[in-house]
Amino acid sequence: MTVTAESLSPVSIAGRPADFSQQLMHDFRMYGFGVVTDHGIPAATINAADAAARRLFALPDAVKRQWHLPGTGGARGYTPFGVEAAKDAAEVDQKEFWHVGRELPPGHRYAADMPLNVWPEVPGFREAALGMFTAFETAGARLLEAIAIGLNLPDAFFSGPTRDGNSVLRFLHYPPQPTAPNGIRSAAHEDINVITLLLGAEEAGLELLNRDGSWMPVNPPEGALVVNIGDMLQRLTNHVLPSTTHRVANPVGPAASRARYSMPFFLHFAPDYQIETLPGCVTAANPDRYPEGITANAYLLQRLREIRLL
Ligand SMILES: O=C(O)CCC(=O)C(=O)O
Ligand SMILES: [Fe+2]
Repeated sequence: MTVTAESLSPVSIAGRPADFSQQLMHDFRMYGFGVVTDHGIPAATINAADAAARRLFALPDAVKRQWHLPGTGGARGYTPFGVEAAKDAAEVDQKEFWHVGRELPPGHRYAADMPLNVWPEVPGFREAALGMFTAFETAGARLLEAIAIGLNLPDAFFSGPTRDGNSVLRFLHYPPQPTAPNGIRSAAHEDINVITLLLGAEEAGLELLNRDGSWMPVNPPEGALVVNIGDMLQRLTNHVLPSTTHRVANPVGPAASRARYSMPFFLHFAPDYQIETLPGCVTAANPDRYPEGITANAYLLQRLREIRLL
């Protein structure tokens, strides 16, 4: 298997979205991924969330399993080792995780599609997780503005479709696997959502599948955000922005004896948003691949079945 030496150059998003849009869009079009610095998420927010996640995963298995809700698609609370498998994968992934969703006011019209959060008995967890959720949303809105500009759409194009969206914050823990260097922590997959914002990926292992079939390490600098395009945005853009296959490989060397803790934020559309190909993404060379629209919620349920979460 080939691994290329290329890697993504970090893009600063300190300025106005119109200023960083072009550079970011280049990487999104080419790789489906971008590495972002100056993302504005406070270090204190990240550290509090990271510490809360570590306290949670350090609890005994039997304690964590009381917050596992089988049959709910793992949408909230705890998912133990051995449940999630990538689409069509034979093996389950070597990971446990916890999902936090949006807190909706009682009686909200999306309540049926967005279950209530479950909270573990870990002091400060709820505050830390919700602080992280909000910070990811703010950064995500800036990124989506840059994407809208890059697609020649109005700057605020995504703000309506993602308002009260079904986004999920995932805390992930992969235990050390010192005897399985080059093994797989998370099998090759694509993300289902609009865009994913990932923190905590500095530890080696995250790789994306290049167009030439080689695996390319993502290697973000300390504190940088990894951003990737999900299936919903790929579908909306008629594959102009690709949802790139990625995986987490078990690192070799000393890192194989370390655990990995990462935090992806899966930014979603509102459940009733109708995903219909953007006319500006259809050309003679790239005809409309999805003449039928689908709601974000119907699409999500279809994909969750494929990854065995439903
Ligand atoms: O752990 C990581 O760095 C990436 C995880 C990932 O790709 C996912 O959960 O979808
Ligand atoms: Fe992923």
